[in-house]
Amino acid sequence: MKAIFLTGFMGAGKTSVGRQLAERLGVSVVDTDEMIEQKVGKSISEIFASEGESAFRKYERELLKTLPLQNIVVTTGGGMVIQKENRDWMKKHGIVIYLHCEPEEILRRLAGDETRPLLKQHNKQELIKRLLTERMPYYQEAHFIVNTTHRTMAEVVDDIVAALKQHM
Ligand SMILES: Nc1ncnc2c1ncn2[C@@H]1O[C@H](COP(=O)(O)OP(=O)(O)O)[C@@H](O)[C@H]1O
Ligand SMILES: O=C(O)C1=C[C@@H](OP(=O)(O)O)[C@@H](O)[C@H](O)C1
Ligand SMILES: [Mg+2]
Repeated sequence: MKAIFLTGFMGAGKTSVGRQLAERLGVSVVDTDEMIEQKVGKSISEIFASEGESAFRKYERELLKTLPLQNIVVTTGGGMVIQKENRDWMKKHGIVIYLHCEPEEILRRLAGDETRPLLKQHNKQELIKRLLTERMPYYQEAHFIVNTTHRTMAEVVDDIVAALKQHM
């Protein structure tokens, strides 16, 4: 099976759903943020604070090319799609699934979250809407889209498995 790349905004559930999906499919799973944290030896927030966002984007771009391309679920960071090079790589080498979530629900899911440096600002709701709108064309380049709004993680996994069956 080709690599499955889960994309989508912060809070869409990529990391958590990806783990369950991989278990269901009997393949391995990697999270690009976790791999970058391990490689650099700092948390995502620390990387943003000490090296800046562009350094983080470089780590993402470089890491993506080193990942296995068979029998794996790759859960990406929400900004992996910003770089065209990354979108093209994922589309060429794998199956790209965009996990969509409405901004209101993203806000609820991430209300107490302190781990996402891009959302450490006052008007979180406005920021989520603006960033999501800005990135939407990139997310929509996916092979298919699964809506996670008002869906449990188990339902999202079911929907992905169903979509994969149709795709193959
Ligand atoms: N379908 C869902 N329904 C409710 N909560 C969810 C769902 N998917 C994820 N979450 C919760 O939202 C938060 C963000 O999930 P996470 O997997 O880290 O998202 P991402 O990797 O896309 O940023 C976590 O607290 C997770 O438990
Ligand atoms: O959307 C983004 O630009 C980011 C999303 C985060 O990953 P999650 O989508 O898993 O939260 C993480 O990569 C970093 O904080 C930047
Ligand atoms: Mg994640």
